[in-house]
This record gives sequence, structure tokens and C-alpha cells, in this order.
Amino acid sequence: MAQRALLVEDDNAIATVIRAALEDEGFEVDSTDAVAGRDEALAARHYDVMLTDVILLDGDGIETLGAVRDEYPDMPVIILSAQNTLDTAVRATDRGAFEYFPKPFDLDELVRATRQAVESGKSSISGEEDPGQGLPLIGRSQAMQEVYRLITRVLHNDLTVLVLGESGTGKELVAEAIHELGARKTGPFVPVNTAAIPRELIESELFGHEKGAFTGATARSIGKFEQAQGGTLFLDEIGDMPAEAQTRLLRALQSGRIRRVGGSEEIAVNVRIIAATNRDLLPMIAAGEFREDLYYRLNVVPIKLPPLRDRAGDIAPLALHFLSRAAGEGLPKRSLGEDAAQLLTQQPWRGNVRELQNLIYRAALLSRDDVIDAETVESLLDTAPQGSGNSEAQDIGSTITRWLESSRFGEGNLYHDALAELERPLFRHALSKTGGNQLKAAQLLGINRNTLRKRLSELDIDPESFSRN
Ligand SMILES: Nc1ncnc2c1ncn2[C@@H]1O[C@H](COP(=O)(O)OP(=O)(O)OP(=O)(O)O)[C@@H](O)[C@H]1O
Repeated sequence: MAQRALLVEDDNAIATVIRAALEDEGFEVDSTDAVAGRDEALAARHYDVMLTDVILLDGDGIETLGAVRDEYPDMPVIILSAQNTLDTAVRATDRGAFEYFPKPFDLDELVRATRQAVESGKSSISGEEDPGQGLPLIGRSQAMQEVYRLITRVLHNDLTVLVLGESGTGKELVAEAIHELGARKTGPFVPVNTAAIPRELIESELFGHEKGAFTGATARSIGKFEQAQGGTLFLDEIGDMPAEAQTRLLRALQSGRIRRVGGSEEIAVNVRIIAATNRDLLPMIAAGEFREDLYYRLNVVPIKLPPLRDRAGDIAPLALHFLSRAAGEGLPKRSLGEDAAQLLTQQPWRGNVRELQNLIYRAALLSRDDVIDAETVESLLDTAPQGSGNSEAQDIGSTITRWLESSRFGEGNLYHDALAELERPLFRHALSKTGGNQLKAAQLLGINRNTLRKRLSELDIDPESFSRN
């Protein structure tokens, strides 16, 4: 017998497409466009699965889901939503939805999930309160949807999460969200920035120490692991952890127990671990700088945060969010001009959300007008540090790596070809700054004039073409 699906969707075009895809898959499909129609259909027939939009003509498909779940606890529900916020994803999961699909979605994936839902014949968690108020993560871009889905997947378990992404993309915020929205919210959230602690103190910082464990240990100290009992320990910049501390951390993760430095007692710890890094750990493993076994212990659920430049649609909403936060912190209340929003959207944001946030705070403070205009943004962009020196260096490095991976070279020429790629923009930049004057260009570059001349000729760059007259 064919399985029966109820489709609750008020957008005719979407409903038609989904209906056709499900029918192709062998489902018998009834559809309706409103909460009332849904309730009638459910009362009249048995359905193996329900797919529902959120905003319907006569109500909210998620808000009213609790009653449906109470009445039909075995019917899995799939949420289709155009309200692509973390809030919707979390509300859907908390109301017992089996799956959450942000629009636009991949039809094949939706059909696959529907089949899976019917086969597993179950829903997930149920809950009544709405944890969606004041959620910390702003942004509805497609790029963030996978992040939201993964967050909802780890809220009700203790799986170890590894948050990856460039500096300033919001890794700590994701860790906080998982803690705040999850089962451990009543426990402590303890962040540790591994990179900020002197190497020789890391172990004592994490695991604590006994009195007299080392010079200066004048009293017993409780480490971050113990402080996080019953809650979440956030290990930021995990890639910077020294080898000995890595070994100790691995042991703690394997056994669920720690030992204070200089102590002999084994202490059981009940802590959820969320780690984060902006470094690529795989080459570090290959270079022997990061333990492979620790990597696999931490990388149970990887959540990769996209850089801000890959979610340009989030830039204006984030800017508005920071403006309102700035006003809440006593800075002048400002709004954002359209031209300014557009200019912000076009920036590369190498320092990601943190860089945007800093710029918005400065703009709120310095703007002469209540409406921040493009000119103000422009003047601040000129002085804005484009990310940390570190991330810029990484940027050039990763660009070169990408280029190396995608290019073809003559055998034995790699070194010279790569140097030429770097030299060309460098020399062009110097020549255009100096109007084609080779002496000045050589001075700017800090290299010998004859060397520059020789290389220009080898690279077939004509300095005359940069001349200003
Ligand atoms: N999606 C977001 N919505 C609102 N604020 C955000 C978002 N992402 C990041 N932020 C803000 O940007 C700043 C940087 O975020 P966060 O510290 O979480 O980044 P990070 O990736 O952990 O950086 P790092 O790798 O340098 O530690 C914070 O002030 C955070 O509140």
C-alpha cells in the first residue's frame, strides 16, 4: 500500500513541485494551504508523514505543531521554512520536527528525508518552551543554514563538536549557542583560549594543580575542566595547544577523568567539549604538530563556519544588529543609509564578522549624521585593519596554495613559476605607485635597481607603460 503524505504549503508553485516529486517516489499526497485544512485532513485520514510550511494563511505551522505532535506522536513532521534563522531551526527541532528544510531546498534531498522519516517512523525530541528568544546568531544566508541544522543536531546530546572557520566568523558564538540552547544550559560555560595562555601554564590552567606542584603553586587550584563540571568546556584555538597538553587532554577525553598537576587523585568530570580552531589541522597532523588521535576525538561533529564574504546577504542585517547593540551600550542611535549598506556588502571582510562589528561601532561613534552614509563607511574602511596580520598572511598563503593546486607547471619549474606569479603583481604595484620610475620602484621594494630591471625584462613587464605622461 502506498504511503500517504500530507503537504501543508500555501505557495502553489512549491506545493506542485513537491507533490510531483513525492508522487514519483510512490507516495500518495494530499495537500492543503492552511492550519485549519491540515487539522481537518489529519482528523479524517491516517498520514505516514507530514511536510509543513511555517507561515501559513491562518497561523504558524511550528507554533501549532505541539498539538499535532500530541495527537499523532508517531507521525514524523518535516518543516519547510523560508524563515531561515537559527530560531526557526531550533523551534522546529524542539517541537519535534524530524527534519528542517530551509528554502530554497534541494528537492532530491527533501524526498530522501521524507522516505527516511517514514522508514524510521519516528520523530525526535519534544519540548514545550520556546528557546528562540534573543538568539545570538544573526544571518539567514544559505551558507549559514547548514550551520543551524548542525547546531540543532547537537543540542540534545553530548557529542564533541569541532567548530572550524576563519578568525572572527563566530566560532565562540556557536559554542555559546549550543550551550545556551542545549540540555546543559543550567551548567557553566567555560571558555579557554589555548593560544592566550603561556605554554608552561596550560596544563595547570586546564586540569588545575595541587599546592607545591611547581614553583609558585602556593595553593591548590581548580582547573577549567573542574570549573566546567555539569556544563560545557570551550577549547578555543585548539591548534595552538602544546604537545604535552594534547596528550593530557586526549587522556581526559578518553577516560572522562582528570588528574590535577602534581596530584594523584583521579577526578571524574562530566563536561561537554566544544573545540574550535581557525587553523587547518590536517597539515599540522602530517607535520607531527597535532595528535591525530586527538583530532578524531574532537572532530566528532565538525561545524564549518563560512567566511563573511561567502554570505554577503548577512552583512546588512549584521550591521543593523550591531548598530542596535551599540545604541544599547550607550553609543548614539544611528541608522544605516542604503549606499552605506551597499558599500559594506562589497567589502572582502578578511577579519569577518568581528571586523564588521568594529567598523559599525566606530561608525556609530564618529558619524556626523544620524544616518550613516557611504562616505563615513569609506573613510573608516580606509583605516580599518583588514583582519589580523596573521589572517592576512594566511590569506596570501592559502591563495598561493589554491593556485598551486589548480595550476599546471612545466617539470622542474615550480619554484620559478610560483615566484613569477608573486613578483608580477608586486612589481606592477611598485611601478604604478612610482609612475614607472624604476629607481623609485626598486627603493620601494627594497631591492637592487639592476635586479629589478633584469626581472622586469624576464617577466616581460614594460615600465614605460606605467609612466604618468
Ligand atoms: N552570526 C553572528 N551574529 C551576531 N554576531 C556575530 C555573529 N558572528 C560573529 N559575531 C560577533 O563577532 C565577534 C567575533 O565572533 P567570535 O568571537 O565568536 O569569532 P571566532 O570565530 O571565535 O573568532 P576567533 O577565531 O578570532 O576566536 C563577536 O563579537 C561575535 O559576537
